[in-house]
Amino acid sequence: MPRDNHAQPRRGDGTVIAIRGGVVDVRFSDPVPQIRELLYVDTIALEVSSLREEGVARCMALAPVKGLGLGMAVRATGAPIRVPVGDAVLGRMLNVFGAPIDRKPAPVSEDLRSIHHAPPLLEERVVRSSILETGIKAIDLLSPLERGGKTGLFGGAGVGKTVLITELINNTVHHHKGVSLFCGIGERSREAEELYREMGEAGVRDKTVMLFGQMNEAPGVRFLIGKTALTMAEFFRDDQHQDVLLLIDNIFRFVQAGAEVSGLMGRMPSRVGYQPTLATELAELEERIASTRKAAITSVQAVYVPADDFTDPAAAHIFSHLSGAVVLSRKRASEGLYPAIDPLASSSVMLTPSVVGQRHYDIARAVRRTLAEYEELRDIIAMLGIEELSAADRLTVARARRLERFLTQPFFTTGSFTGTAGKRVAIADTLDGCDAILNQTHFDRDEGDYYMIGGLADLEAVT
Ligand SMILES: Nc1ncnc2c1ncn2[C@@H]1O[C@H](COP(=O)(O)OP(=O)(O)OP(=O)(O)O)[C@@H](O)[C@H]1O
Repeated sequence: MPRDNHAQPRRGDGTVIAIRGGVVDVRFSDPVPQIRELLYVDTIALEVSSLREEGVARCMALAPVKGLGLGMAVRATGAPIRVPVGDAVLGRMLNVFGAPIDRKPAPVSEDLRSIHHAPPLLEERVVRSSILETGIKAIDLLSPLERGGKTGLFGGAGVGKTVLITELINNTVHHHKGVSLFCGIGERSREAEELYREMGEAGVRDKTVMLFGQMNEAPGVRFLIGKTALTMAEFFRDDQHQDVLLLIDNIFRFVQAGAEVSGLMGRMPSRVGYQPTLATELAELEERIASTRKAAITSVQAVYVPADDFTDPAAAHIFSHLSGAVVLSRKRASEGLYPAIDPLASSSVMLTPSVVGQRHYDIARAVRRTLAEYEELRDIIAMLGIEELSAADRLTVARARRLERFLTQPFFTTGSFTGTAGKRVAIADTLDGCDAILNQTHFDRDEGDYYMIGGLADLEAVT
């Protein structure tokens, strides 16, 4: 649409009357647009968030508002944002409108779907009790991913969330029978570019869709990109009956974008400055990530934890939607124990004998108990030295330190900068390895030998 600042609005069209960052007020003569209707000022898209007095619509800008001026004409489209779905979007890198950001032609789909959709009805939902094996020892052992469930990867800045989610893509997309969807929310664009390249190199791009609303984009875009991803995922689930693996990096940025928009809308902030609508906004998105009789959506979501404070309202609310939590610890990262998974804080509803089997359950419990006992002994060791411990306690420490090291793992995605080739470990090998350590088999080996290996068979390769 050509820029014409002096255009007279048509009947039903509006005029910009206020601009506050990413929030724009538009006055309409009759008829007033609907909530969530898509509007345009020149080429800048706006979405109606609320209707105010005297035909004023308060809108969220979906592009930088530079170039926007008071009095500019606003065109109502009569519809919400609608995006292409289905095979046309596979192998593509798209934005919140389903438009290409991979320099290829726009995906052509006869089916355009509104990004706003209600979650499936309760009677349509199903809960499956099967595991999605990741080949990552610490996750498969202590926090197994639920197929058709939601798992969070929690961690403060720079503890390895993105690395872990990329490794999960590397390890699961190949083995996943359905479609994979990656949704980047509010993270660095460089990571998006790397991921796109890696997907191509791994040969999995043709059954993957990548959606990005990154750091440099308007808060409205970061707020809505998750809904665009869900719309595409729902089509694969409901219309094509395909299982979907949905990876989100980073769901906290969705909450943060909501807070930015809420502030600009003039709403009073709630606890810790978050939007008063935090719980509703998050539920609107999370409740759509559901498995139905038709097919499952399995989702893994990275969750940034501000200032490593797990009581932060955003982290706590996100946690309440999940069936599993993989918690990354700064202490472990600082000790080089990557992936820096905290074995005591990580959990999953799948870790029950009826799902994982009695042996797995018993080994996981024994590993946790040993590591918990070691945690308690740490202070005594720091103050008095290990010599002051009883023989039994010293054995616990020896087991725990070997387990800690055995649960580290070289990743495929970090191979280029760590110089160690990645390893995917079957859960049977992880269980055998932990079992052997708990039973003090191979205890003649130095604890350092267990560091960054795959299964115990790799011990032989360590000289
Ligand atoms: N498994 C790993 N093996 C080796 N190094 C790792 C591993 N995981 C993370 N690191 C190191 O930690 C750094 C930060 O990781 P990453 O970018 O994944 O953190 P993040 O939690 O996503 O951070 P942010 O919150 O800033 O996005 C990496 O660049 C790498 O140096």
